[in-house]
Amino acid sequence: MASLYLLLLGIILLPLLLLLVLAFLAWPTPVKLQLKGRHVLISGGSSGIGLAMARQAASEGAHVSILARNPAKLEAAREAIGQATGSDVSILSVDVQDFDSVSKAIQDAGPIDVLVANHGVYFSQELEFQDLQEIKFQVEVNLMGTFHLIKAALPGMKQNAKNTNLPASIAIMSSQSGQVGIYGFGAYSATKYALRGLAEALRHEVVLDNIYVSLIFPPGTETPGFAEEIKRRSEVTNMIASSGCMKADEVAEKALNGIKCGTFIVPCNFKGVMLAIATAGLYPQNSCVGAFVEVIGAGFMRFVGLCFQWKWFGIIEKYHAQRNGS
Ligand SMILES: NC(=O)C1=CN([C@@H]2O[C@H](COP(=O)(O)OP(=O)(O)OC[C@H]3O[C@@H](n4cnc5c(N)ncnc54)[C@H](OP(=O)(O)O)[C@@H]3O)[C@@H](O)[C@H]2O)C=CC1
Ligand SMILES: CCCCCCCCCCCCCCCC(=O)[C@@H](N)CO
Repeated sequence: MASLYLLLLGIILLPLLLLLVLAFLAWPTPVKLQLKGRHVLISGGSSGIGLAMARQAASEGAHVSILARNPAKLEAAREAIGQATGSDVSILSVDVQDFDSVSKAIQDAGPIDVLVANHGVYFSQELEFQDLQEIKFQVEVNLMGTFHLIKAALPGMKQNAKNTNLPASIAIMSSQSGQVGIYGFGAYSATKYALRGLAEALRHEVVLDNIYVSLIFPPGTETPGFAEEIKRRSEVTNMIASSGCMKADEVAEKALNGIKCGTFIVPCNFKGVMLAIATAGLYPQNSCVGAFVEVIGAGFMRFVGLCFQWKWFGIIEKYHAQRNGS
């Protein structure tokens, strides 16, 4: 009987103790960052996820600037957001590959509270067949473009956070392709994995400036860019990556919620939560409950991850056999 009590005590006490330790380790604690009246600048804000974020931020009373290349698409987005929210967004027609233009546009846009580096390009193809040009283009836009934006905005954001004494945020749009590499996404995945390293290091560098960093990991999402990308997908890529598509508005809502809480890792659906646990590594974590789930779930999610890999290798094998058979 006594040992039963001891066992029960252990089952209840040990997790509580762990939670207590994690409450101490999870730092800095979640923040409340309100968008109302703040300046939110979103790259790639003229289409898809960026456009949905721009619309939602505007409807929460933020002053929104959207940055992208095509002026006609920017103008159309401005019109659409104006009609939906009554808010007048500023538009910046810039290619993120060109640092000088990015820098100038950011200067002109004025102090930024929330920077969302969301722009991105993606083309799936086996590495063996993908043009070097297309590989470089994805690196230049997704990775270098993000460096350009952050480099251009950071000094002003630091100063602004100091002046306003309000929390600020830099959000970076990764992808589930930045958590697991799959068939056909070699180049794209590399750019999205790279953003993780950047975000983790940046988190250290701005933590004392009251600037939060969020890294967002959407699954396949219904957007104009996605509609183009799937046309070119190989069958294998399609079978592995077709894990439930989200709507741009749903992803935007998850992303903005993450930003408003200062969450570092922002998954967008259930598989995303599993991926976040499986790949938690040394991510900073500001929620003790989140940390608890990661510590407890790590081993099990490793197992689930291996099950997925087993399934994926099976798909590749089957496809290979079919191709060689026909
Ligand atoms: N849709 C999906 O399935 C997923 C998307 N993501 C990521 O989310 C982000 C947005 O994707 P999504 O909404 O689908 O994309 P879209 O293709 O619908 O929109 C991309 C946006 O980025 C802008 N953009 C592209 N290249 C540049 C450039 N060189 N300089 C400035 N702006 C640029 C585009 O405008 P313009 O062409 O006028 O420059 C457009 O506003 C990307 O980073 C993507 O990798 C992540 C996971 C899944
Ligand atoms: C441990 C549990 C594991 C759970 C497995 C989850 C399955 C992951 C599938 C990855 C799909 C990646 C889609 C990205 C699409 C994208 O980024 C677009 N831009 C391109 O289409």
